[in-house]
Amino acid sequence: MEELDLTTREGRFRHFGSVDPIEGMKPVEKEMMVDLQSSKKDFLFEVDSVGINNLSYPVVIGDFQSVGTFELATSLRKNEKGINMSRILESLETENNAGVPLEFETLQRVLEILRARMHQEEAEMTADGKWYFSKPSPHTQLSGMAHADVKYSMRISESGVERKQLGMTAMVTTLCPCSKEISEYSAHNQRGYVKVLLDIDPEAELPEDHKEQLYEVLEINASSQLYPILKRTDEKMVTERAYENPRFVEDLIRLIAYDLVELDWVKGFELECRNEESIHQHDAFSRMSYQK
Ligand SMILES: Nc1nc2c(ncn2[C@@H]2O[C@H](COP(=O)(O)OP(=O)(O)OP(=O)(O)O)[C@@H](O)[C@H]2O)c(=O)[nH]1
Repeated sequence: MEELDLTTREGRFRHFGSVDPIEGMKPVEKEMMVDLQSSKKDFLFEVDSVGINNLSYPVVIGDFQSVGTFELATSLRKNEKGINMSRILESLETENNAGVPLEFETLQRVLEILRARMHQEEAEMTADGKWYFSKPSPHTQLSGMAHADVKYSMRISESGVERKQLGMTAMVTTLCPCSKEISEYSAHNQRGYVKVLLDIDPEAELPEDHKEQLYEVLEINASSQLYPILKRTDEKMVTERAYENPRFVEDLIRLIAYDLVELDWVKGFELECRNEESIHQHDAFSRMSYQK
C-alpha cells in the first residue's frame, strides 16, 4: 500500500479517499464547449419569465444595510432554447456597492443592463427586504430601531417600464369595537399586519419619502401603533389611544384605502389586513383591490 504523508493536506485527502481527476473526453476550453442555451430552433412556445429566484443578496434600504431576497428574469423567444443565467448575477453586481440600493432607479439600471446582455425583449426583478428605521416613542420621544418589510418590483421592455410596484407590510395594534361595546370593562386587542402592493404610475414623480408616506398611511389608521421603546407614560398613551380608536379589520382596510386613493403616484393597489386574534386560535382578515 502507498505510503501517505499525513502531515500534508494532499496526503490527508488521499488517506480519506480523494483520487486524481480522470482524463476526460470533453473540452475544458470555453470556446470548445457547446453553448446549449444559445441553440436555435422551434421550441414551441415563448416563455414569459425565466431566471433565478430565492437569491439572498446584500441591499441598502434607506439608511441601513439589510438582506434582500431577489427574483430576476427575462422573457425568452420561441426559437431560443435558454438564457445565459450567469449574466443575471453579473448584471446585479454592476450596482453592488456594499449592497445594492433597493430603490427604483437602481433596479431599472440593472434591468436595462440585463435586458441588453441577454438580448431579450423584457426583463424583470422583484426584491424583498427588511427596512430598518429609527422611530421615537409617542410621549418620551426615545428612539429605537423599528422595521417594516418592503418589496420593489419592476418589469421593463423595449418601450419602457411595464410594471412598477411597491409593497409593504407593517405591524399595528387593533382593538375590537365589538368587544369594547359589549364589555363592562376592557376590550381585546391584538397585533395586526397590514400588507399592501401598490401599482405605481411610471410617469409620476415618486416622492423621496415614499416609504415613510406609505408606512404612515398603514399605521396611522389602526387603533394604535407599535414602538421599540416604551416608558410608562408612553405605554399609558398607546393603551388609551387604542381604546379611543377601536377598529375591525373592515374599518382598517377602508380607512387605509381612502388614504391610498389620495396618493397621486398610486395607480391602484392590493391591500390585506390580518389580526392575530387574542381571543381565538385563528386570525381575522380583510382584503381588497382597487384601480383608480
Ligand atoms: N438556461 C439555464 N441555465 C441554467 C439552468 N440551471 C442552471 N443553469 C446555469 O447555467 C449557467 C451556465 O452559464 P451561462 O451563463 O450559460 O455561461 P456562459 O455561456 O459561459 O456565459 P456567457 O459567456 O455569458 O454566454 C450557470 O450559471 C448555471 O446557473 C437552467 O435550468 N436553465
